[in-house]
Amino acid sequence: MTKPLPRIVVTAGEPAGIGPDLCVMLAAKPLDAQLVVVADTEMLHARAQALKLPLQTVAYDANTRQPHLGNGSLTVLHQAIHQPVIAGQLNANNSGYVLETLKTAAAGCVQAEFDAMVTAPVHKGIINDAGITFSGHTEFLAELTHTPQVVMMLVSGHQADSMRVALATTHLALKDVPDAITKPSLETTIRILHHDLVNKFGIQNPRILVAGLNPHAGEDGYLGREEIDVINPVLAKLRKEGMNLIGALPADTLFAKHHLKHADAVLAMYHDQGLPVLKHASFGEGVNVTLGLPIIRTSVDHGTALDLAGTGKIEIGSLLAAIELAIQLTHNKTSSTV
Ligand SMILES: NC(=O)c1ccc[n+]([C@@H]2O[C@H](COP(=O)([O-])OP(=O)(O)OC[C@H]3O[C@@H](n4cnc5c(N)ncnc54)[C@H](O)[C@@H]3O)[C@@H](O)[C@H]2O)c1
Ligand SMILES: N[C@H](C(=O)O)[C@H](O)COP(=O)(O)O
Repeated sequence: MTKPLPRIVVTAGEPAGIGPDLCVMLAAKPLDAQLVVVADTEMLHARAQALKLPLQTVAYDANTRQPHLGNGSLTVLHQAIHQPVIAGQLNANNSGYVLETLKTAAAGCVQAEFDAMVTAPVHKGIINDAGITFSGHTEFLAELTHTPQVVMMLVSGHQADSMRVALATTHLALKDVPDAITKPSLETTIRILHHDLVNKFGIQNPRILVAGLNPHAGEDGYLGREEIDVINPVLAKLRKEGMNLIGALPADTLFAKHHLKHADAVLAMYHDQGLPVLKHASFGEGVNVTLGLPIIRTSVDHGTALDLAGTGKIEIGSLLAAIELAIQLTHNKTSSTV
């Protein structure tokens, strides 16, 4: 049976960053999906001109569903930008536009007009400079979709030997991390991770390695008590339900090959405990996926790279991997096997 053609919406992200460049480059990449880019159309043309890349844009029409051929044409859902854009120069007056593109894409996913959303990078600082509290797409999309808790997971590029690293806390100052890891929050995180690995990624009985918070997982309480007081009791409770959870393991050796070989995912306790390892292994090819949302959302593993915007010296691998994972998750959702 032929698979239905997914319709994937791509947000172009911070206009002064490399998001528009990536979207222009996408025009030359064939994909097994219809792509709809949410951005200001003229801004995309200006970036294409700066990059000396060919670009034709076609206005999005919800009544047509055609594959993205990679012939230089891009389907665009126009979102008007507020101020002129200079590549590499942030402008807080365009932050409202950035968030509007996310709202448009998310609303379209909730209404099933789009099958999934893929996000190019935004700049958290400039959105806050505009007076809007914003810590990341992950938290923003949770709020938009009224989802009380979600989980950030990054996946290294290639499926066969894929490393998946999920986080118990996301964009949080390090000093606030210990208090944010409570028994209820950790239990919910593991339930979401386990549920989505089974139901969205098709992994039966996933084996999850859980990191401790402290050096050497607390060294029996001599280097911190979070493992004894919070993490291990939650793992013990969920193991009784049949979950295959290993830990709390010392984070320094958890990522050694012999451990990872038999793991479907790692749960790290905080952003920079888990992500440097994954980005060291696969930066530029990894994918960020938000688990627990009522919609499918993937993203690139890199930021706005303001230093490279408009230069043509960027890699598109992570965006392509994010779109491919979104397509796969869309098929998994409609397939009876996952
Ligand atoms: N998905 C997202 O929206 C996302 C992800 C990560 C960081 N960010 C945000 O991006 C901003 C800048 O973050 P940063 O400087 O820490 O990280 P960054 O990923 O933008 O840059 C890190 C380094 O990698 C290079 N780089 C990044 N993407 C590249 C690409 N596609 N091709 C070639 N080189 C590339 C940059 O030039 C820089 O040297 C911050 O505001 C951060 O919060 C957003
Ligand atoms: N934590 C992400 C990373 O390091 O790649 C990045 O900040 C993006 O997060 P959101 O998807 O929540 O914007």
